[in-house]
Amino acid sequence: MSQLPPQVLSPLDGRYRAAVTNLGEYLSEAGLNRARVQVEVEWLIALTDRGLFGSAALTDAQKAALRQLVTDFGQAEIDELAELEATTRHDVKAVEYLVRRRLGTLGLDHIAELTHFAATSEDINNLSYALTVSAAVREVWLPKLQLVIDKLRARAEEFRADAMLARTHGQPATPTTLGKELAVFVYRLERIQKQIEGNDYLGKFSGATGTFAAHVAAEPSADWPTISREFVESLGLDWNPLTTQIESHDWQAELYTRVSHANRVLHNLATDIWTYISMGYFRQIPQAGATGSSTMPHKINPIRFENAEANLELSSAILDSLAATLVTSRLQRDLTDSTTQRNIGVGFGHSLLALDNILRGLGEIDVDRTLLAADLDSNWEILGEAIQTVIRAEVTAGRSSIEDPYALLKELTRGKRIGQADLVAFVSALEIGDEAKARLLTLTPAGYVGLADSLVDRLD
Ligand SMILES: O=C(O)C[C@H](Nc1ncnc2c1ncn2[C@@H]1O[C@H](COP(=O)(O)O)[C@@H](O)[C@H]1O)C(=O)O
Repeated sequence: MSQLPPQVLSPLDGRYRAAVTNLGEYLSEAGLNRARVQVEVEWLIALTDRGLFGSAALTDAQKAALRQLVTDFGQAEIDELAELEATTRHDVKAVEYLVRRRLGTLGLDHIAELTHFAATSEDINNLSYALTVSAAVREVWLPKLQLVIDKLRARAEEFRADAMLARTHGQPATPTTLGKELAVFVYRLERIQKQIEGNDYLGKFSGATGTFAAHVAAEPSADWPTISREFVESLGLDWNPLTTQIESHDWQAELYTRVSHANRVLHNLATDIWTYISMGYFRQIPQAGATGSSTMPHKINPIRFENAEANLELSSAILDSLAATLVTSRLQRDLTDSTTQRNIGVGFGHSLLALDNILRGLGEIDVDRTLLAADLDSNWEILGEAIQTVIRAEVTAGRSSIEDPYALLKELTRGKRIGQADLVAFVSALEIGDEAKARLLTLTPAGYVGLADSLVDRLD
């Protein structure tokens, strides 16, 4: 058998790389290790700034040089960490050794023993994940969601007055407008977007079992909880004061549940648009040079929405699993979260890819107004609801004595095809007030959309 050259296993790192590359900046292993270096360096600065253990505060130049380790983190550090970890078999210890080596280069050997001081690996890891996940959400995933919402809102405005037969249960029903149906998704997505924007990013920094035991042993007089809080908050995170060895990951469960919820709303959008395309309400705009079917030359397939549908399912499967499993850790810690959290980027990556496809797909469709109008015009029986409701109002107002208007319209329309002429004749013969009758006689399926158009303004 021939040997293939080494290939990545995940399509996110293969054919979809371009769509998700910005996430890799934060949610890759390199992104995690860069954040670990950042936390180790900032802890060194926090300890020396406080003059703990007789240390002198670092000069601005020394601090800048230390922080440069984070901004310069690149292939050399990635390779060196791999080499160090091959010996330590401990990823966080490898980061500590890397920082210690750099302290030597910078002439800061005298504070080497303050590297990773009183810290357990999770102190470094939990802050690193909070930093990288919050950056990925704020810098990459939310901006892409915003682009989708903006595009969807623009299309909702564009189609706000385009009457469309609704299909509750897949059956002809009271019409709506295409724009109002898209606006519903904008409204739903914006609610979840706000929840995600407001998500907490908690961090703990309290040692091997969350008790500050090593800290107190080394310096009983220091106010370690306050130092810990100030340190966590200096990184832009929320302090978690009470944990086991690990940050409890509840903020992660909340975040992944919300993103998974957004995925499901987007999935609903993708399958609805797919259905509108299949009914001909949306035409797909041919893309120059693109092929639909390899054998049926006439076809344009809705591949953007199909790709999105599948990737949203994959994303939710991963994020749901993360949310479900990360919240438990036996006793004071088990290490299951370590390998699990390495898949956060995979969960977000499939969602980001789906957002990218939905965004493109929304730009490649146009409404077919002729078909929308023809569909409405061949379903006059849907006006049965309007007629029976008007009669009931007339009866209540004392202008009609028709008995059981609902039954009357049911008899006329249920399971039947009724045309305009039938309805006009029926309404003309009704014993109701003149104004109500005139109103009903001008009603058409396309005009029976209530306030659908103006409801789009509710988005503002
Ligand atoms: O500060 C500590 O390390 C305390 C220690 N708990 C640990 N906390 C965090 N990381 C640890 C821990 N133990 C191992 N490792 C290292 O985690 C890595 C796990 O690798 P993988 O399963 O691939 O994600 C892999 O690199 C492991 O070496 C404890 O004994 O409580």
